[in-house]
Amino acid sequence: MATRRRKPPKQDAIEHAVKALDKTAELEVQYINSFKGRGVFAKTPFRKGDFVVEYRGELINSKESQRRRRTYHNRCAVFMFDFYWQEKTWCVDAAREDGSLGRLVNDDHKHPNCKMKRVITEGKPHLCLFALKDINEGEEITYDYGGTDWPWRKQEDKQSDATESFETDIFRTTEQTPQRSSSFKTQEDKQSDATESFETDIFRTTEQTPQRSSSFKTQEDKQSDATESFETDIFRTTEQTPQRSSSFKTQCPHDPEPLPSINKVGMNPSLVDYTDSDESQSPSTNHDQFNSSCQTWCPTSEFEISLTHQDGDYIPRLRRT
Ligand SMILES: C[S@@+](CC[C@H](N)C(=O)[O-])C[C@H]1O[C@@H](n2cnc3c(N)ncnc32)[C@H](O)[C@@H]1O
Repeated sequence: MATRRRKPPKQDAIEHAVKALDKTAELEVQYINSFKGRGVFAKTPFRKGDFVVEYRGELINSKESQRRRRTYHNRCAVFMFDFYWQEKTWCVDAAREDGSLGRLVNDDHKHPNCKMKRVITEGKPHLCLFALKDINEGEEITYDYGGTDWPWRKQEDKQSDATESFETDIFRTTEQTPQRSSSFKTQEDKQSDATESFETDIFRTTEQTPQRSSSFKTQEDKQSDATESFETDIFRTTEQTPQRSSSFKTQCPHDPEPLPSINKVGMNPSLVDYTDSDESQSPSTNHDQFNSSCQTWCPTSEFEISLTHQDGDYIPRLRRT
């Protein structure tokens, strides 16, 4: 029986991103518990390297991101994902309950099964999750948010400490050496498809977890495809932005159906500062497609992006329509 050829993950990501589509036949939202809230689960298996889901939301610039952070309640601010692209800070604000799945993917910094990458198409960056390993049906989709001090991690660490000391006691009484599960070991599998080489990035970025300094530089990937660069790992960090008193943080872009639990985590993910060496060398994109009145990206409304070729790089240019 002939096997169906798998669509290249990057192409798959782009196709879903441009149509703002989720893989609803392959993913579903489930309520986990009052601590974690909801999560996204695989309804069908994914293969290592597959595009899984986009972290979709409103692409805004840093000025607007900062403004929103000052006004959002923490439970909304946690959905803001800041990242660097072309020497600027951008943010995907996914606070709005729009039914998209990427915004509901939970953090796992110990053994995530996905990782975040930037995918650029039509001159616009998209944050997409790709499978780090084969994912079984029923498994929760997770990725490493980056950083070190997300509040729930402390809680998890306390729990695992308790479990480990309990396990140690058991081992002592049975005279066995405590073994860590192999799932604690980092993955070193080779990626078969050279165009989707993830592995070096995994180690580089997980070893160099973005720290609090905003000058932290991690990413130096080649931009192989001029129109659709397939970018490297993107992490959120837990750098805290100055907190206003909670009385200021009343605004949300929605007040959706109530969350199963209100997350009182009180943190703001902040930006990951990284420099993509190729990007920094190439002429910077004209970001005029930004609507300066609302500081949001609106390439399809008033502007159309065309590509010109210059010095071996395609540079998005904007043309009013
Ligand atoms: C981007 S949202 C993910 C979706 C969220 N679980 C929900 O139901 O809306 C991030 C929030 O999910 C929760 N979360 C994410 N990863 C978690 C984890 N590993 N353990 C506990 N809570 C987690 C935290 O409350 C965090 O503020």
